[in-house]
Amino acid sequence: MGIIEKIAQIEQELARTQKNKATEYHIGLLKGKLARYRRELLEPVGGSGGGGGQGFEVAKAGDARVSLIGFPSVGKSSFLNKVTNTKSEAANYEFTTLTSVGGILEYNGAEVQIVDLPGIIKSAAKGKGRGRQVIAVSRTSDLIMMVLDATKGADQRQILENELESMGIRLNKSRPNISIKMKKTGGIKMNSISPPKYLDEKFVASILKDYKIHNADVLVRDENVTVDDFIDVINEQHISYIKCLYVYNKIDAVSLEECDRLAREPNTVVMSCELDLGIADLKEEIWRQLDLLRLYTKRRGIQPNFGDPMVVRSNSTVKEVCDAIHRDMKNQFKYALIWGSSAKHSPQKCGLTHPVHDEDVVEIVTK
Ligand SMILES: Nc1nc2c(ncn2[C@@H]2O[C@H](COP(=O)(O)OP(=O)(O)OP(=O)(O)O)[C@@H](O)[C@H]2O)c(=O)[nH]1
Ligand SMILES: [K+]
Ligand SMILES: [Mg+2]
Repeated sequence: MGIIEKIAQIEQELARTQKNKATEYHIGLLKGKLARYRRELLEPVGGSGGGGGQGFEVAKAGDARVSLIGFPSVGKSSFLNKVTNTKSEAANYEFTTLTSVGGILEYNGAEVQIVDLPGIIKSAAKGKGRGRQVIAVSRTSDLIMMVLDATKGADQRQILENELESMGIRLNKSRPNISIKMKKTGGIKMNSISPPKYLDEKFVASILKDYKIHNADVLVRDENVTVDDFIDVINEQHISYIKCLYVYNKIDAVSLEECDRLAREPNTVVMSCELDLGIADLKEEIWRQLDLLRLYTKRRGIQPNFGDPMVVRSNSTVKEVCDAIHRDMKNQFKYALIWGSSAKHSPQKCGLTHPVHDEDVVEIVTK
């Protein structure tokens, strides 16, 4: 039996097993197996592959990457054409786009790479269409923009989420607070700050056994972690936690009430590429979700150029600022002078570990 059949078999068994206290254990083991087979499916056979595939992936560019994921003909290419100078063919037939196309959206002095991708269809994760390559590109992005069609059914969002989910992408979720430390002897030990509600040591041990792990210390720091969370942590290298923004396009073709209803879904914005509606708000939301920081670097005695910020990721420190200026900057670094909301007084003299804030002014003093 091939892996796809094995996966189908487990999925069927999961579907017909009633969820209750008595079957909980069995379901957990099935889920563990399912994750293991899916991982095998995604692992490249014979060395090459695993990534976007030959000639498929576009090179990374700009300060952050947003990928456009959606069914065919929802308006992904139309959006790329609207917000960047790159042209990607848009037409009223499905699978117009056959490869990935990158463009740059300039916003608040930052360059955001927007990656247009072929449409994906149900069962993409199992190898239908270009699905697996598309999902592999989305894995490399800072934000997934899920493009949905306002005129289509309510299940489109769920189907796409399931496809991404089964390829190991977790949307708007952070890594579960569990650590697994492999050991040579001693069996499986589980420790926790307060006892987890959905896991116990016996359960954890039998799932690990299926992965041929017989000795490990498991530390659970969050009582709400689930069996699925635990399985994700075992398969850590294959799981990516990525932000997702849901965008309904073609609102020109639905009623005002429907448009209003869609806009109220969580983490959602609505737009019409055709009538140019909602595009400015969407750009602002993308900016907000990317959570980038603009810094103005200056030299001693000279005003910074406020028109040309340096862009770094959120949670950056002076160290990341140095790295962004020059590879060798850290070695010449004496201290930094900072004006702005991260500074206690202006300017504040700071070391490499000082966290910077959006719109800080930074002067690096070298040895
Ligand atoms: N009514 C309406 N039609 C739109 C809108 N945006 C795009 N379209 C139309 O939808 C069709 C598909 O647009 P594309 O941009 O090619 O869609 P896509 O998602 O890139 O499609 P694939 O590359 O085939 O997956 C085209 O005929 C567009 O003119 C919109 O806001 N409203
Ligand atoms: K199309
Ligand atoms: Mg397209």
